[in-house]
Amino acid sequence: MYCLEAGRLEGRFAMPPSKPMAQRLLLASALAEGETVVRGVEWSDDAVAMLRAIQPISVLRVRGSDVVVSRREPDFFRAFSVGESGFTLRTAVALYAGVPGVTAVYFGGTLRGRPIDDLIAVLRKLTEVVKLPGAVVIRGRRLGRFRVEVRADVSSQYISGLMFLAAAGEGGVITPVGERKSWSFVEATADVLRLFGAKVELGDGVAVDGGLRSPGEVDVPGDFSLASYLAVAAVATGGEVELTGRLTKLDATLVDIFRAMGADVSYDGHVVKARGAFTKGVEVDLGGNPDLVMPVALAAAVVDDVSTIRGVEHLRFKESDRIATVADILERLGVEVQYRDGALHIRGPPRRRGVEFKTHGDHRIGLMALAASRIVGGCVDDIGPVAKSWPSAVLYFAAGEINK
Ligand SMILES: O=C(O)C1=C[C@@H](OP(=O)(O)O)[C@@H](O)[C@H](O)C1
Ligand SMILES: C=C(OP(=O)(O)O)C(=O)O
Repeated sequence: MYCLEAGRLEGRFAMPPSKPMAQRLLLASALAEGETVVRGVEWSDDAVAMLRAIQPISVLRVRGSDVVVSRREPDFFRAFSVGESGFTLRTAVALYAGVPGVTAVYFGGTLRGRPIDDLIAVLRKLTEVVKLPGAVVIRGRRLGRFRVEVRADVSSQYISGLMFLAAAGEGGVITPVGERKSWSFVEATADVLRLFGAKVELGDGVAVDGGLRSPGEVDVPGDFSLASYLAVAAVATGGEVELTGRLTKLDATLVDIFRAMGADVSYDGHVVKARGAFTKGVEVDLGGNPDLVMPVALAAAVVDDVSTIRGVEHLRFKESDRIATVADILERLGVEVQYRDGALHIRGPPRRRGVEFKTHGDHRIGLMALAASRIVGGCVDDIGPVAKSWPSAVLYFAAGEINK
């Protein structure tokens, strides 16, 4: 058990680098002509997973938190593990379908129970793919321009993976089928591919034409989906934090949501400042970015009002079934929570102190539990999963003291 006393959280902290943007920038760099310097990568398990995935097609040089990436003639046989990174698994499996040779992509832990079959079924129309327990083996071949349909209501990473496959080859058109979940991540993929010179159109279909070229040096922006747990803990404990870093489009909406909940939150292009108090419930649809559900749910938990977070159906496909595990954290706090019709209905405030929380093997649930522990006093059973996205988080939560 890792225990924290309740108390004001204050200080100035650097946001961790954006995990989704770091992964996309590294992958695009490995496919691009010319050398790219990706600046400011945190050595999270998922960032390292992406480095392992691109190693067979690129030369990598590491200088502190910067990675210098250049494309090379691909190895014919490649085998690597993506650990528990869903994005790396789905993009690597798709991408290597278009690289002549044979690839074994191993995966483990919580990723063993997460969906991949719909993507494999689509790739089997293009080449041979075998799913083994704990690995996917792909025979890659040079593909012409392709046209496929893929489910959009399970994981947007199927679409992102196929977009990288198209960009690395002769292009392609991907038609999303069903409700478009986590769509902001498809837009993030489009933005990164465009930065590397691809043509991407997001309409009824997703049309990608590649020929990627390095933009030179790129800075990884900040990750407010992660750093926001510090903001929630600060606001909920009467403290104040400054979180330095550039927001991505993915997370910017969180500033508006916290404001709508009464908190005093500002962003000037460099720093997010958060203080005041959460005073009002909120009604919001987070189907476009499910990673924001956990910080919003925790903010909602401290308010004596009803909040409704819609569009959360696909949270059950994450590192844990997050519909159940978010509810578990809230119930342990003594907060009322119900899941109905794809929405979480939450009514605070917490009625318990000195709570024991469970991480359920999930980094974002671990972060939610750390922040909740800081708010009401409590213990977290396992902080190991936090290293998936933000290993240094635990130092930040240990105390404002580290910052003095
Ligand atoms: O593309 C990405 O980088 C991600 C997409 C989302 O997953 P789904 O598209 O599977 O919902 C998100 O939850 C995940 O943390 C990162
Ligand atoms: C679901 C996540 O990532 P991935 O799908 O890449 O494992 C996450 O970071 O919460």
